[in-house]
Amino acid sequence: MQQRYACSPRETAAFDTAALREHFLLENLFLTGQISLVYTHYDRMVVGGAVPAGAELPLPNPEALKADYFLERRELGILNVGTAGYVLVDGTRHELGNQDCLYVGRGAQNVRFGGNGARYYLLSAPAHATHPTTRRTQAEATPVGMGTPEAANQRTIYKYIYAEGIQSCQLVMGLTQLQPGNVWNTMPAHTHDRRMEAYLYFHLPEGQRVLHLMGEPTQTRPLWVFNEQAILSPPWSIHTGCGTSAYAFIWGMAGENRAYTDMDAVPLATLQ
Ligand SMILES: O=C(O)C(=O)C[C@H](O)C(=O)CO
Ligand SMILES: [Zn+2]
Repeated sequence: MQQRYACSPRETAAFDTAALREHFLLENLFLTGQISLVYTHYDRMVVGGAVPAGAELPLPNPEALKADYFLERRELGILNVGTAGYVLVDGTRHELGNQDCLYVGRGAQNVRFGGNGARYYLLSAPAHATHPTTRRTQAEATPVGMGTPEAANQRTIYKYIYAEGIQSCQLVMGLTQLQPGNVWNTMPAHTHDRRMEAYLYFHLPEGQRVLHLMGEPTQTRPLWVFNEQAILSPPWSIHTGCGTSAYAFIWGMAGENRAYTDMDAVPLATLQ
């Protein structure tokens, strides 16, 4: 399991392109037949990908966790960005279609990923209590429309794990799909110093890219992102992006609270 240490706003403002990418871009989460995990020091969120490709993949127990098993002190959110598959949690099989979500509560000892064509995005945060393992399909994640075509940011937000949805200790997770012809996400931008955030960009057509913007509102920095790459967004950073076409992304957070609307808006005129 790779490690990513936390960076301060001041040091981040001095990073060149290579350093920005080294600290904040996760490039290779989806490797065929493997589970890839990155341990971040932002709220100790683990970000990962699992691509079973026909053979069942067990969730490993990396040495860095110093645990008897991965979910001994953790909770896990799983979102399938591939074709239909299943996840076995202590022997119980949960079917997960494209863009369905499964929350696995603390204490589950044996988690296995299955399905040929399934591609699972994983977020795991430390947990102090056990909440029930719960599935929420995309159809159950009430869609909320945001943005306008005039601002090129018309999009649909699906919330899965949050204060009014699947219960968790601190994990929050959902998905945003841009409408065709729209390119901006999370604009106007915001911060939430109470929670870190991670973005996984996906459904980006072949040859297209997203220009993700991060940093303090007055010190913004760009990162060019490919399909199925993820970005770590520190609590003090904005997180927004503009694509060369429409795309989707999974957002996930951990930290002080699970209130989706608890954001600090950044007035457009103040961005630099
Ligand atoms: O399109 C958006 O706007 C988002 O999806 C915003 C994220 O959900 C977010 O940043 C939550 O804090
Ligand atoms: Zn946010």
